[in-house]
This record gives sequence, C-alpha cells and structure tokens, in this order.
Amino acid sequence: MYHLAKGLYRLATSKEEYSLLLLGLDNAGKTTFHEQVKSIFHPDGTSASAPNLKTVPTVGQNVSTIILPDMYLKIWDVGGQHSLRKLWQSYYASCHAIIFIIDSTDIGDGNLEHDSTGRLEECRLVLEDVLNHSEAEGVPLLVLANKQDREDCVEVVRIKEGLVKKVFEGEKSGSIRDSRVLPVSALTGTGVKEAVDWVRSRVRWNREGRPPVMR
Ligand SMILES: Nc1nc2c(ncn2[C@@H]2O[C@H](COP(=O)(O)OP(=O)(O)OP(=O)(O)O)[C@@H](O)[C@H]2O)c(=O)[nH]1
Ligand SMILES: [Mg+2]
Repeated sequence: MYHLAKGLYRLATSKEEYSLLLLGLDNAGKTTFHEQVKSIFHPDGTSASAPNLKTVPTVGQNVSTIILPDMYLKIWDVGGQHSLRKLWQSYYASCHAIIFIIDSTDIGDGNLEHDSTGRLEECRLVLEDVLNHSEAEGVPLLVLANKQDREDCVEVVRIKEGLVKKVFEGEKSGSIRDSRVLPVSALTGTGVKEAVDWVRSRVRWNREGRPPVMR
C-alpha cells in the first residue's frame, strides 16, 4: 500500500525535463544568453537576481536547470572555441532542442554570396556540421541573431535569407525539423524570453520524437 501511494505521489508530482544545448562560435554570446535566462527564470528555485554579464570564454560547460510551471529545462552552455567544438557531438543524442547563437556583428554583410570580412563562412561550416550530424536529426533548432543592440549588427532578415536559408537548403538528410530565426540581445535581455518560449513549445511538440526525462 505504501509503495502504491508513493508511486502515485511520484507520478502526480513528477515533471518532464527537456535539455537545451547552446551552440555557436566563440564570442557569439552563449554564456551571456545563459546568464539572462537564469536571471529571468531563476534556476533551481532560487530568487531573482541580476544577470552576471561579466563572462569569460567557456572551457568545458556551464549547466543549469530552470523550473517552469510545466517542465524543467536543463541548459547546457558549452565552449565555442575551435578546439572545443569536437565535444559538441557528445550532447546531440540527449538534447531536445538546439539554440545556435550568431554574433550579428561578425559576419560581414550576412550574405554568403558576397565577399565577407567577418566569420560568416566559419559560421556556415559549423552550423552545417551540426545539422548534418545524425544524432541531431529532427531536433528543433532556434538560430539567434545576437548583439542586435549594436549599431553595426546585420539585421535578422538578412541573416535568415543570406545564411540560414542557404544552410537549410543544403542539409544532407533533408530531415524535417522545426526551426526559427529570431533577433536577440543577450546583453540587454531583449528577445530572451521569446526565445525560451519558442523552445518550450517546440520540445513539447516534438515529445514523441525525443521523449523527455521524467523527474
Ligand atoms: N553588445 C553586445 N555584446 C554581447 C552580447 N552578447 C554577448 N556579448 C559580448 O560578447 C562577448 C562574448 O560573450 P560570451 O557570452 O562570453 O560568448 P560565448 O559564446 O559564451 O563564448 P565562448 O564561451 O568562448 O564560446 C562578451 O564580451 C559579451 O559581453 C549582446 O547581445 N550585445
Ligand atoms: Mg561561453
């Protein structure tokens, strides 16, 4: 009887947990975004606090879990430096969504067909590599055009047309995945809540394809 009651209690109180992987080149703003998310949604039930925006390049990973009314969202913020990118693939099989963050001030004019002064080509290669990995197949992908607070940023429509659409057209598996491109400023927090809301709805939508972990 005790075990039955305990089981029923667990069932009634447990929640779905989804994992979110933050990717992007070094300096794109992943950790800054992560800090804003933590400050807005308060991880592990802690009280609200100002975001820590003094980031240093990530070596390894930063992990947090935010508690939402209907789910736990576990966030994996990994290092984007060249030598660390080979570690990303070990997260693909267990993540439920990927946020790929782009520094909109470091991609020339945002169009692959033009000569570029920034890291556009590097960004394309890295994004393509993520999308073509078999374990990332079908995982919802949110591309964030970050640093939109800066005057020298490329605007989101240009990034969508000039980079993301072209990468998607070349996706090897031709797999169907939910995707979206949104503007954001991780530094000021503009667009951060909308980004998390998109992920929340998409991981739920994809729960048959990638079932959550019950906690
Ligand atoms: N103006 C502006 N600066 C930003 C924004 N987001 C991040 N930065 C700055 O960009 C730099 C890099 O930010 P990080 O969040 O550490 O970048 P990262 O992607 O985590 O870098 P790695 O850990 O090396 O992969 C920092 O100086 C941030 O303050 C933004 O939205 N606007
Ligand atoms: Mg970082």
